[in-house]
Amino acid sequence: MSATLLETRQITRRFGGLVAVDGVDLDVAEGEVHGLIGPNGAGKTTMLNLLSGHLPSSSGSILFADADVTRHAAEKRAIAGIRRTFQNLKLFKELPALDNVMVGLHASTRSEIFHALLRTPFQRREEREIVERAREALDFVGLGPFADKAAGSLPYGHQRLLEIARAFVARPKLLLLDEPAAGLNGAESKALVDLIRRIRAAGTTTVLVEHHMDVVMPTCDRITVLNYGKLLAKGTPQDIRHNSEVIGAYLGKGSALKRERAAQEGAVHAAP
Ligand SMILES: Nc1ncnc2c1ncn2[C@@H]1O[C@H](COP(=O)(O)OP(=O)(O)OP(=O)(O)O)[C@@H](O)[C@H]1O
Repeated sequence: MSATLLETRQITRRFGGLVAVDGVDLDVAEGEVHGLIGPNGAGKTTMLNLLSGHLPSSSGSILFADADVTRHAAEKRAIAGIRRTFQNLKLFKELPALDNVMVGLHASTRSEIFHALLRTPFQRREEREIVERAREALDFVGLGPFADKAAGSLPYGHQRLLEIARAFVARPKLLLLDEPAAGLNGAESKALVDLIRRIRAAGTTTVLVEHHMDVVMPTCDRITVLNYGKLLAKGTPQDIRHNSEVIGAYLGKGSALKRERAAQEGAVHAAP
């Protein structure tokens, strides 16, 4: 069995009287793709924000690579190897795609930026390496030919891939993807499945928040289900697919899981 890379213990986040994440124990094994699913408002994005350090927790703890990172700021967690994408894309729309990816590699401290401005030979070599690595990341997500295009001029699906390239370029230990399939068409979703598998093969562990079961089910090794901020279930895609509590929590809302089941039934009926 793989080692645990990320662990939350009774992690909780309150917004006034609302408990958005309520005492959740999450375990993510090194090397896996771990799905985080649940109905709208279940607390998935809040959970990602807690993991990345974009929100402080109200109580509970977060262990990453055996270190307690509960009180660490997002920048410190990024340096430790936790990178993320955002549900609402946070690209520099006027800048070329390549520059957007380079941002994922540039140091964030003032002193390092100061040294970069001096442009010593070492700095120039480092800059060439940054460009090279950014190009590799663009190629990896299939956006190599668009390196010089302004991010905002790319089709929406490409912008989603660009956001992943920026998070992945530093080869993080843990990649947090917040609804990467939102707004993608069928072909783009299939390409995303392939990309997530290749990210896994490259050795990066992923936590995937997603409503699209056609992306979650074929990519995830294990899934954690949240409902009203609480842990509802955890298990393999097979376990989750047949868990009556999960089906119940989704079916009432005409949810992704229901659509997926309908599609599967359609496929079964259509089979010769
Ligand atoms: N900054 C905030 N201030 C107040 N309430 C918030 C804040 N962020 C989230 N919430 C509330 O916390 C709950 C969980 O929200 P969250 O966005 O984490 O859910 P989600 O599972 O990601 O939903 P969705 O699938 O719709 O993105 C919701 O009731 C939401 O309104």
